Amino acid sequence: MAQTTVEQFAGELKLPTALLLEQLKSAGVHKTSAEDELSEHDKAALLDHLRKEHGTIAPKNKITLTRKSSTEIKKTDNSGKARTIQVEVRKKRVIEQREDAGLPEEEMLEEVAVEALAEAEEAPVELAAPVVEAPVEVVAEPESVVVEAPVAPVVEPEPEVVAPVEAETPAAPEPEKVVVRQQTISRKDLLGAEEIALREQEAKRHATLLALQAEDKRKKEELAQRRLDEEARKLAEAEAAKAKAAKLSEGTLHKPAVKEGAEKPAVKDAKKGKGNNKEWTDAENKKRGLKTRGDVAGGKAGWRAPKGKGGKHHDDEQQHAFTAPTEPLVYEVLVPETITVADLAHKMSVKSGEVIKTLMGMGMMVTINQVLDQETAIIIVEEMGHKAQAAAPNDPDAFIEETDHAEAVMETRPPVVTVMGHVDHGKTSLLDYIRRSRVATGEAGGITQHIGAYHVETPSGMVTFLDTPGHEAFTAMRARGAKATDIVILVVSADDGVMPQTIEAIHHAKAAGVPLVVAINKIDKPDADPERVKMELVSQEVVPEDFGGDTMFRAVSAKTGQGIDDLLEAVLLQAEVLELQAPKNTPAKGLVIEGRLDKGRGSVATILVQSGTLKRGDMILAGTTFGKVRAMLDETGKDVQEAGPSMPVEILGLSDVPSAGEEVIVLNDERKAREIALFRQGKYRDVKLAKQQAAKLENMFEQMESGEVQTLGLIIKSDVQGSYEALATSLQKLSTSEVKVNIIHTGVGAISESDVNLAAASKAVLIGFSVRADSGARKLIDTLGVDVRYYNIIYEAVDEIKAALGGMLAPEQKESMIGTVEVREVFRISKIGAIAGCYVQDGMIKRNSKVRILRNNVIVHTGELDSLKRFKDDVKEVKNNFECGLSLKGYNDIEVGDILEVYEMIEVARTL
Ligand SMILES: Nc1nc2c(ncn2[C@@H]2O[C@H](COP(=O)(O)OP(=O)(O)OP(=O)(O)O)[C@@H](O)[C@H]2O)c(=O)[nH]1
Repeated sequence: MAQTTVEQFAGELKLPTALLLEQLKSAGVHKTSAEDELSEHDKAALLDHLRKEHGTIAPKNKITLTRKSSTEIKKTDNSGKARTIQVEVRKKRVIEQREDAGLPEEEMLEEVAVEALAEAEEAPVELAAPVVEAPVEVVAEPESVVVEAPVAPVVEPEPEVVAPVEAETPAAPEPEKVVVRQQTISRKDLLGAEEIALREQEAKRHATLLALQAEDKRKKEELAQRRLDEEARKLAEAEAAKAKAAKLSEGTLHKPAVKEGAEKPAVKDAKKGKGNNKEWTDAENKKRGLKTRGDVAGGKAGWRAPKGKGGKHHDDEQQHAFTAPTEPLVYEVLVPETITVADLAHKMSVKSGEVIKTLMGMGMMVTINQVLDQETAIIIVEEMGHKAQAAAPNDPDAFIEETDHAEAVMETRPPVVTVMGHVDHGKTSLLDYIRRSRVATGEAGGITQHIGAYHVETPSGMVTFLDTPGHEAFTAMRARGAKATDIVILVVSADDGVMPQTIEAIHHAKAAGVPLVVAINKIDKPDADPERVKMELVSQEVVPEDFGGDTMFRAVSAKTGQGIDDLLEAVLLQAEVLELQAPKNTPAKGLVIEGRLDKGRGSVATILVQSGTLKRGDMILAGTTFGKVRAMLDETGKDVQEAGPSMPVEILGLSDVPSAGEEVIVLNDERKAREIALFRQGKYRDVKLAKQQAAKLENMFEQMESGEVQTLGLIIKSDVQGSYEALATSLQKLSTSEVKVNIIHTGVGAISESDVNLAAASKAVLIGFSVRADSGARKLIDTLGVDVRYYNIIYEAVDEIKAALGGMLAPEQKESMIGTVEVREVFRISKIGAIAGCYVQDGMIKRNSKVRILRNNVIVHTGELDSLKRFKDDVKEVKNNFECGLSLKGYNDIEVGDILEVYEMIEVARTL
């Protein structure tokens, strides 16, 4: 720079040269003449001096003041690193004093807000427009990324004033870094200034500047935050659009950032008890922003960068949370012995075509109505991913689901009554009297036919009577698993009193859990003694109400009809106590009371409807028979269209004669009914065998262990009363905490059919002490498979029962029937012998089975198989409905039509 002379400088300053010389002199710059040259150093020294003088000497009308301040800003860069940036703000102020003014007229300040830092990509920062008189230099250190922030320059009316100032500013170190030189100076000339006022002013400005800087910093952060928020919001919106009902789980990284106005942080703040401190919130947000960022991209995009990465993941999460379950439903399918393709498909909730397809895949071409066997059906069910369960062979519920009506309305139903009592005590007379007096009154000749059951109307309601008096029939039905009776009327002759069959009847009723109503009959007889009868019954634990018991006693005469209404009243009262109910609006279920073959009408069955309503035209399944109800008659032979609960009716139309005690169900599908009936016929033997297992003493321990049995029922028959009493007492003492010995019935004499039935019905073991079963009972024992044991010495009986209860019975070999085989052809081959071409009717035959040959139900041979073949191949076993060829060891007299009973020897607990 060219040096100026004192005179020139004075000219520039518009000061008299002499004054300038004087000032220079006082500033220590020795200049004597106007021609002396002034160096920059001299000028600076003059300025310094003037500054120091502070008005004490105010030779000059223009003073330039400089000051600098530095602040630190902590900022995060794009890479996420926190950096500390030193910001130094240098300010200059030039104060001019007009020559004609001794005092400063006015001071105009203009300040330039300093934008210390701006991220490279950032738009020009908004700046406040602080007042500053002089240019302000901002140096950012150590970070050198400083960008010039354009500031609209204010009109500068007196550029000449600026010039010297500019001339003086070189003193400020020219930043080697990028320097923002923001110049906006507007001015009005000031005329001098009082130094103190200036300082105050300066202090104020400094404070203002600091405030501005803080404000800027805050704004900047706010802006950055706003941006983050905005982006987060956009992302959240995009995600929300994808999964509408999405509810973002709280506190996840994907939680949308707070919107402007920051409701959520406010809540958060409130929760944390920090109030709505914006700064704090911002800091929090910033922190969170940093955390979520993860800097995987390392660039500007930051946490947004891996576009789709996080987002996708997030989407996935949402999909998991809100899409419908795609897991296929697995049904547990109860597969009956036979089932059609359509029904099987229905049970699995798939289209029939699916089942057909699966079957085709397994090499079976079937139609929709094709009946599949259980084994195939189970394979199909498993193949299609469901669980199959073989239905119990005789479980009607497995076949008939449509009868389970959810909307079934329970209604009170009339009681079903059985009359029991000792021989000749007047059971038939009582039933006849009731029927005569109540049924079909007005009809010529009264009852026209006997149908096994009838119902009577009384002023208090309807009562249904089973017209097969005696406990034998009652128990026989029970032995078949049927429970028809609600109430038992025990008829005791007033002149005869309690007799053995009276006691039996009591035992049978008690074993069945059916309440008694006692009818003391023949009270018309002169030697009738009802009180004695009462006393005798009390000793049998049948206690009348007037003795504090719960059994109703009524004195009646079946001959005169005396007390009969009272008896019916008592029965209805007892029924009320029992709260008998059944649905009426469902397909009927009931019991066969009796069946017979009528010459002209075919199979005729008396059916007791137990629930629902039986209608004419219904397809019914009754045990092993089935058919459509062609005609329905009541006890008077009158046609009826329908019968509700507790109504007995006679029906025509069954394919065969059903047995008493068989269950009747309405099945509105003839094919299904036929299949089940046929199936049951085939399985009858198995069912029977299964039943036989129930009451065996040798099974006792296992049943106890499996929790099936807690009581051992015993029926004891003996030669004399003393023996059974002694035996009963000893056996009862065997009761333990796990099993109770329950003597169901004791009696003198041979074991009768009634005893066998009671044993079967009560799952009891029969003991014959010095007695044997009569012929009828023997047959029934075989049929029902009741366990009968004979003893002659009491301790033997006690020891054995004790051993049975402890599972100590020694094992023994016993037959177990596994199938029946019919001989259809016999080939006699010399050297080899007889080869039978057979058909397995039932169960199966095994190579190592034992066989018993029955010819016209008489055993003609018992032995073993020699060979078993299917076509030409030796096989281990052949199942039912298959043909086979077999030969017997040492037996060649086999004939066409022979039945082979196939059995195995199994080891069971010892029996007698
Ligand atoms: N005096 C009188 N005799 C009666 C009364 N009830 C029944 N009898 C008679 O007692 C006898 C036997 O009557 P039934 O009705 O056959 O007796 P039951 O109990 O059915 O006899 P079984 O069928 O053999 O078991 C008959 O001669 C009846 O006339 C009655 O209330 N008073």
